[in-house]
Order: sequence, then C-alpha cells, then structure tokens
Amino acid sequence: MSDDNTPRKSRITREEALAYHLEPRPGKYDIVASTPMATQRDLSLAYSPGVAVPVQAIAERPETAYDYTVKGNMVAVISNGTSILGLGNLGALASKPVMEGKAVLFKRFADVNAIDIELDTEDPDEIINAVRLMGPTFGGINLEDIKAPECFIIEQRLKELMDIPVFHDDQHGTAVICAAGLINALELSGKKIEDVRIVLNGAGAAGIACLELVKRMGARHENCIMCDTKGVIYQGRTEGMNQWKSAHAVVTEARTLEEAMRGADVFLGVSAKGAVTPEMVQGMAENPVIFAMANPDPEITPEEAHAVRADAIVATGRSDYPNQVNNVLGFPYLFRGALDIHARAINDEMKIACARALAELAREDVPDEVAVAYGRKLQFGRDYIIPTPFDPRLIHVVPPAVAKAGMDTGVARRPIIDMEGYVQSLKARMDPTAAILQGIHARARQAQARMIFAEGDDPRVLRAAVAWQRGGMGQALVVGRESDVKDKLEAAGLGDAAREITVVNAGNSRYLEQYHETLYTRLQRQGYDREDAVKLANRDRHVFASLMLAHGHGDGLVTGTTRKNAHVLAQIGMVFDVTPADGAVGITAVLHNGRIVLMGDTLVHEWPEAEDLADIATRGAHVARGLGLDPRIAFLSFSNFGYPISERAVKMAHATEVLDARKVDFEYEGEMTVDVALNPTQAAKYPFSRLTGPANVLVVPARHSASISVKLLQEMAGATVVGPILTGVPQPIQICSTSSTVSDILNMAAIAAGRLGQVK
Ligand SMILES: NC(=O)C1=CN([C@@H]2O[C@H](COP(=O)(O)OP(=O)(O)OC[C@H]3O[C@@H](n4cnc5c(N)ncnc54)[C@H](OP(=O)(O)O)[C@@H]3O)[C@@H](O)[C@H]2O)C=CC1
Ligand SMILES: CC(=O)C(=O)O
Ligand SMILES: [Mg+2]
Repeated sequence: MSDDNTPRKSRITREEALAYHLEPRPGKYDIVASTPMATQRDLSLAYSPGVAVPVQAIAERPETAYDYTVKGNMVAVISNGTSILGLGNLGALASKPVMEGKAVLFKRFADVNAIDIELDTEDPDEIINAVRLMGPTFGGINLEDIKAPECFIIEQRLKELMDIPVFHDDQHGTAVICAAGLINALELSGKKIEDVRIVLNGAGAAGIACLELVKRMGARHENCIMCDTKGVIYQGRTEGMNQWKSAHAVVTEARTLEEAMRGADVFLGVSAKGAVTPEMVQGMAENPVIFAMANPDPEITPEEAHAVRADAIVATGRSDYPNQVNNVLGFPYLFRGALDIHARAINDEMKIACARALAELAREDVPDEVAVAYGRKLQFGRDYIIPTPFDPRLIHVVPPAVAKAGMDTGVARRPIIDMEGYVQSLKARMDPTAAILQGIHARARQAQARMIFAEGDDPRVLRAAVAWQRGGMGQALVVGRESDVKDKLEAAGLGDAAREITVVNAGNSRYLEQYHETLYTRLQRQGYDREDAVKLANRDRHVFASLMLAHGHGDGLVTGTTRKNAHVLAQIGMVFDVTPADGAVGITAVLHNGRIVLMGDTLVHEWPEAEDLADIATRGAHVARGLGLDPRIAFLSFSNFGYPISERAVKMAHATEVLDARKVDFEYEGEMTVDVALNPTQAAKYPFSRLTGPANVLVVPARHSASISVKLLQEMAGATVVGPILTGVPQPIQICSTSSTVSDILNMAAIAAGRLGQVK
C-alpha cells in the first residue's frame, strides 16, 4: 500500500500485452463441453438419435429451449469495430480482442457464456438483419463499440424485432455505472439531482445514454448542457447535428465547453483524452463532480483536476485511479439477472435498479479481501463512490435487484419464486479459484518485496522477473551474469528491461566476504574448509541467492526451474534449515473446475510416519487459512476407517490420533479414500465422520503418491497447480519445478512475497 493512499500505477508494455494474447494459445478463451462425451451411449444421447427428442420438444414448446440448450446462459458480443474504446473506427477484425475480452469478463464475473461476433459492415440494415437472424441461439445480445448515431438505429430496431434483451453496453452499461457513481457523488457533495447543473461532453453512444438515464433519475432538461466536437448543442444549432443530439439541445448563451462549465456542478466526459483543461475545472461550482470517463485516457487526469480544485470528486474509466467508472461493473450482472428470469428485454427499470444496487453497495462496509485486492483501505467517501470490479458481493447483490425489477415490470418469462434461494445459488456459482489467485497477488503487491530470482540464466525466470518489476509487485533481483541476462532478454524481445531489473552475482556483490564467512561458519563441521565454502558461494546460484536472503539483501527467494527439486532443496539447505526434521513441508494447491484442494507433502517428506503426517496436516491447515479457506483435512489411503486393514493405511489412522492428542483447532479425519474425502454422497456413508464438508486439504501417505496425484490431475484434467509451497520454514523461499511456466514462477514469487508458507 502506498502511504499517500493513491493506488500504484502498473506499467503494461506492448510486449506483455501481445504475449498475454498469444499464449498459451492465440486469443483469450476456449469452449468446453459440459456433458460427458466419452462412450457410444454418450454420442447417441448428445447427437443422433437422442438429440431428436429435445428438438421435438422445442418445436412444440419454444420456451423449453431454455431448458435443453445453452440459449439461456449464452450472450453474443457483437461489434463492427466503428468505435473501439476511444481508438476510433479500426474495423471489425481489429475489434476482436476487445470483444473476446468482453466475453471472458462475462464468464469471469457472472458465469455467463459469451462469444464474440464481429460483423464486417457499417451498414445498419446489414447488422440489423444479421443479428435478428441469430436470435434463436442466444439469451441476450450485447452490442459493443458501434459508433453513434448508427448504434441508436441498430439497437432500437433490434429491440423491436427480437424477443430477448438487446443492450448496447457503451450506451447503457456506461450510463448505469455513471448514474451509480453520480448518486453517491451528489450525496457526498450535499446536492440534489433535481438542482444540479450538468455538462456532458461527447454526444455519442455513451454520452446520449448517460444524459438520458440521468434525466430519468430526476435531472432537469434545462439544467443539462451537452457538447460535442463542435461545442455546445444549443437550440437552433445545425452543424453536426442528428435527432438524438437535438433531443438534448437547450436554450443557452454558452457556445463552448469552457463557457458551459462555468459554475456547473457536474461534468460527465465520454469524449476524448485531454478535452478538459484545468481552467475549465477551476470555474466549476463548489464540490464539483468530475467524471472523466474517456478510455484509455481520461478528459482530465485526477491529478490535474485536484491540483486546481481540492474539493473535486473525480472518477475516471481507469483501474489505476480511485473511482473507476467502467461498464464491467454493470453488464455481467445486468445480463445475469436478465437471463435468470428468461427476460424479453433489459428495460430502464432494470438499469436503474442496477445503478441503485451498485450505489448502495459502495456505502456498505467493505470486506477486507476487497481492500487487500485493491491495495488500499476502502471506505465510502470521495475516493470510493463506486464498488471495485473485484468485489465478490457484486454477483449476489446486483443480479437479484435486476431480476426483481424485470419481474415487477413484466419482462420475465420465468419469474424467480425463491429469491433467497436465488441469492444462495449466485454465491455458489462463482469459481473461487480466480479469487484465491487474485488474493495471493494482491497481498504480494502490497508487500512490495525485493524478490530474488536465483536462476537468471533461464528465459522464463527473466520474463517473470521483468513482469514482477513492471507489474508493480516490487523490485526484481536476478542472480546471473549481466551479459548473459542482457542477451537472453534481447532474445525474448525485452531488451529495454535490462536497465529495469537488478542483476546480482558474486562478481558485483559488495557483500561477498560476509557471505563466505556465513557459509563457512555453517558448514565447517560438515567437512567443508574455507576454500570449499568460497567456491560454493561464488559458483552455486541457489546457495548465493540463499545467502543474499539470509543477509536481508532481498525479501524473498524463488528458484527451482533449472534443477530438480531435491537438488535445489539440498543447496538451499547449505544456508537454511529446510529438512523434515526442521519442520519443512511442501503443500501443493490444485485448482480445477471451481474447486481447490491442497495436497501434502509434495516436497520434503519421502515416507512420513504418523507424527510427520500430523505435522503435514498442521502445515496444510496453515496454508489453507492463508488462502482464506476453513481447513478440513483428510488423511488419504485406499481404505476407509480401518477396512481393508493394511500397515500403510494404519499409519494414516494413527495420524488422527496424534492430532487428537495435540488438540488442534481444525477439522481432520481419516483414513479414507479420496472419493469419500471429496464427494459428499460417498461421505454420507460414514455419518460419524468429523468433517463437516468436503475436505480441502489432502494428506497423502508418501511423496510418490503426492507427486503421482498432482501430476495426474495436471496432465489428465488440465488442473492449475500452484506449488509445492515450501512451508514450515522461517524464510520466504519458494521452489518451482523444471516445467514451470512464467505464470507459475510469478505465482511462486507472489506466494513468497505474501509469506504464505512461512511459520510465524
Ligand atoms: N468508462 C467507460 O465505461 C466507457 C467509456 N467510454 C469512452 O467514451 C468515449 C466515447 O465512446 P462512444 O460514445 O462509444 O463513442 P462515439 O463514437 O459513439 O461518440 C463519441 C462522441 O464524442 C465526441 N467527441 C469526440 N472527441 C471530442 C472532443 N475532443 N470534444 C468533445 N466531444 C468529442 C464526438 O463528437 P461528434 O459527434 O462531434 O463527432 C461524439 O459525439 C470513448 O473514449 C470511450 O472509450 C465508452 C463506453 C464506456
Ligand atoms: C469500456 C468501454 O466499453 C469502452 O471504453 O468502450
Ligand atoms: Mg466499449
């Protein structure tokens, strides 16, 4: 967290942006089957002849398409690329990354399936016809980045023609978030919407819709002035006009934006970068509200606005300033609520309900996890008038408000009867794994650790180190030779990063003699003479990096991508106590299909006995708590509670007795099979079990079974694997594997920085 309470800006480079889109596969999403498709029987059900049955059912009763197909959870994101963000008309194909991104946001934030469709035409009639014809496929249509005034014609006509929601997000999504922010900004400035003078700059898709919604919420027509590239839209103006602009023309003497802004209470900008000057802001009324929402750069930056008006309440479209007005706060939840009532439309009442729900949420106490994710304390006030996009409450607060408004206004085909049940189902709907990874990174960002990347000879490590430094996570200290690091960065297209990261080695370290002394002192009674210690410190990067950490010349250490775990652990052991006897344990997090399980010991104990297994469970519980989970430990075997009897299973049962004697404060049970541990139906056969739900920490009998299980899940199921997290040691050290990707290395660095594995 920064002391001045402003979020730290992270710089994203062109290379990073391109690599993000290129890897691991081109683009940003895949489509996965949700039904089994393995056997001849599956094939007969999914396709011919079985599929004929739902076909006939839908032909007889069209509304059953919501039951037998993906229609009810499927949205089309449609653009022709004529107004891409604030970049202008770059065509249909160039808009595809934005539309794919939007599809992924639908999924990430509201579990709505969405696909992008780019239409290569600027003719409104062609777009209308194409979209109308694809109506049967979708539960809703999200239009995006289509320029005004064509967007108004297209949306209006499609609304008339189609029986599903048609929603142009740049218009209404923006308007809804802007309205939510305005409700709260006016509350804070002590003004009423009926009284305020509003100036809106940008009479396009977003601008017209914002002003319309603000007027529907009580702003008076004669108090609102709209401007475009030609200045004020006054009654009688003829140049650059259209019917949508005319509807907002007013009688006024003002002709320029500057004149319009004199004495205004509110400025809303959806125009272009730099359209507002400090002088314009200076002349506004007391406690001015300034929403500079142009993307990617605002009309005026918060710094510039605050420099001339300390009393201003400022919002922008950007995530790196407080008060982000971005439609990502709206469209996922508006569509979630609309889809869940099989809505025919998204109407004004649903939009206003969404705006009010968002405004109210911002006034509530903010959960700690949200504050951590955002990197600063959030409390309703001038710097926090709108919830942040990563607020986990949005999914269960906003869609019910939208659905209820839809039901009250008669657009629901299937009203929700049990609202409380609906709220619970929304809570369960979201994949907790994304939030967990995000939490790890947020804590790391807050720590601003100097991270030692020991293997500067590996291009993956170098890319991770650059991402660490440029991503605002802290300082990257790379152990390697300067010329080699430079060459490898050049080869990775990151040549200019050589100046940004810090390269450290035995040749340029000021502390080498201290390191030699430390190592010699530690190893002299293990048969090492001074010369051996000097060579080891100078030549072995794992040992050198460990010495840096031991001397406080870095805050955390990541290594293990170039050599096998056992070797790396042994080298680190030259400097630190990391043996089983020292309490070290490896815990691996496996994330898949919305579930997370921790598995141990995946690193340190080769063949643990009952006491060791109890230690592993305790370390697993510690990591689980660090990730925000309530630990439930299962000691695994091939038998359940004593049957069949075997020596290997007995030690697992004994581990529970060791924990009984230790009186630990977490749930544990065993021995049991993995299905009993994870599947409630199987678990129900053992009603005496002390676990109150599926296990989330699995203690396995030995390291080989741990390794086999984790790698099987990774290879066969495509699970995300984080770890092994080295825990039980007093230092923030994490060991990657030789197959680690750049993201894996970054995850491990974030775990080290967040000190997730460390004993207190
Ligand atoms: N924060 C958010 O969530 C969102 C932000 N936006 C941003 O809003 C902006 C507009 O988007 P959108 O409405 O879709 O685009 P449109 O192309 O539909 O409209 C743009 C409008 O802005 C006007 N304009 C452009 N430059 C200036 C200027 N320097 N001074 C005054 N008016 C200007 C144009 O005037 P004229 O009519 O004279 O050509 C036009 O009326 C973009 O920057 C976009 O990124 C959009 C949606 C959501
Ligand atoms: C956020 C968005 O939709 C835009 O800037 O166009
Ligand atoms: Mg847009």
